[in-house]
Amino acid sequence: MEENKQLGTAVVTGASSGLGEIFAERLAKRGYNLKLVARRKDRLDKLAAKLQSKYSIQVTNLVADLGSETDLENVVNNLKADKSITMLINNAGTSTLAPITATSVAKQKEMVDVNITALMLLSNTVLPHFIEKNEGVLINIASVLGFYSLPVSSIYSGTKGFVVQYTRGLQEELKGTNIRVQLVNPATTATEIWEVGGVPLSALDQSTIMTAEDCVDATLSGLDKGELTTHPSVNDQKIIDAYEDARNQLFGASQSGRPAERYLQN
Ligand SMILES: NC(=O)C1=CN([C@@H]2O[C@H](COP(=O)(O)OP(=O)(O)OC[C@H]3O[C@@H](n4cnc5c(N)ncnc54)[C@H](OP(=O)(O)O)[C@@H]3O)[C@@H](O)[C@H]2O)C=CC1
Ligand SMILES: N[C@@H](C=O)C(=O)O
Repeated sequence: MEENKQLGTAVVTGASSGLGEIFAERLAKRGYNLKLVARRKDRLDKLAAKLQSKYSIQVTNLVADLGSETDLENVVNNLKADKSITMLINNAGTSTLAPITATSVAKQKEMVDVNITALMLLSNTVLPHFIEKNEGVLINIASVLGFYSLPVSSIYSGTKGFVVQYTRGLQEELKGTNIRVQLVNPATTATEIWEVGGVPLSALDQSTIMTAEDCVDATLSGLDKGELTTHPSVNDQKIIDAYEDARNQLFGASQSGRPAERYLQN
């Protein structure tokens, strides 16, 4: 228990299945107390009971629909009052993979509410406390679809693009502090989100699918190495570096203050 007190409490959203469930297990193993958030109470209760007995940690469940303004406000207020929080993993997410004309307004809003609004408000809730203590860890789960769009992912990719840029902005804001902000861009991983999104995993090229365990372990390895951005399934570091360089170069080149020459002809 002494160790738990030191590590504090890790909040994991979307802990009732997939990556979130594995994050909860791995952090319990490391000795964190946990606060788990999701809608499915039965799953959270089962997981909490298992982790408490296996790792002698404390687990609190917050059953909440992060797409509901009232539930989100309750979670925000709960986290605001909890000074033991040392880590937040914004993992909860939802996806509908379909053209916009085949996506109901309710599903479009749900993606924005859960993937963007909840992630932003929960981050903004814990960060002042982290800043005050000059320590803490924030992990935001984006996606490869945060920097790439498919004909069926306009809205999902848009929400994950927000996560990418918002998280990069926080990294800039918190540069030079002891607060760690990690951006994670998983690719296809075997979880329930694919059924939820309307594309069964069986429809995909099986060689592209990672296990949830591998994805979480790679993410935590990236965290331990001090990475700002983790691409769990990208083997070639040179590709990641070239992408970052190109991004920085393009931004630099945009600051010329005049039209590019190709627009000045004739
Ligand atoms: N699997 C993949 O291929 C990839 C996944 N990701 C991202 O990883 C993250 C985890 O998803 P993954 O594990 O794959 O999928 P799962 O569907 O297994 O898990 C999603 C989790 O989010 C929770 N959640 C969804 N909607 C809400 C809501 N309205 N309120 C509260 N909790 C909610 C679910 O809990 P409950 O239903 O009980 O509320 C569940 O625990 C997501 O952000 C996803 O976008 C990124 C790239 C690839
Ligand atoms: N979660 C997946 C799509 O639904 C992804 O981000 O690739």
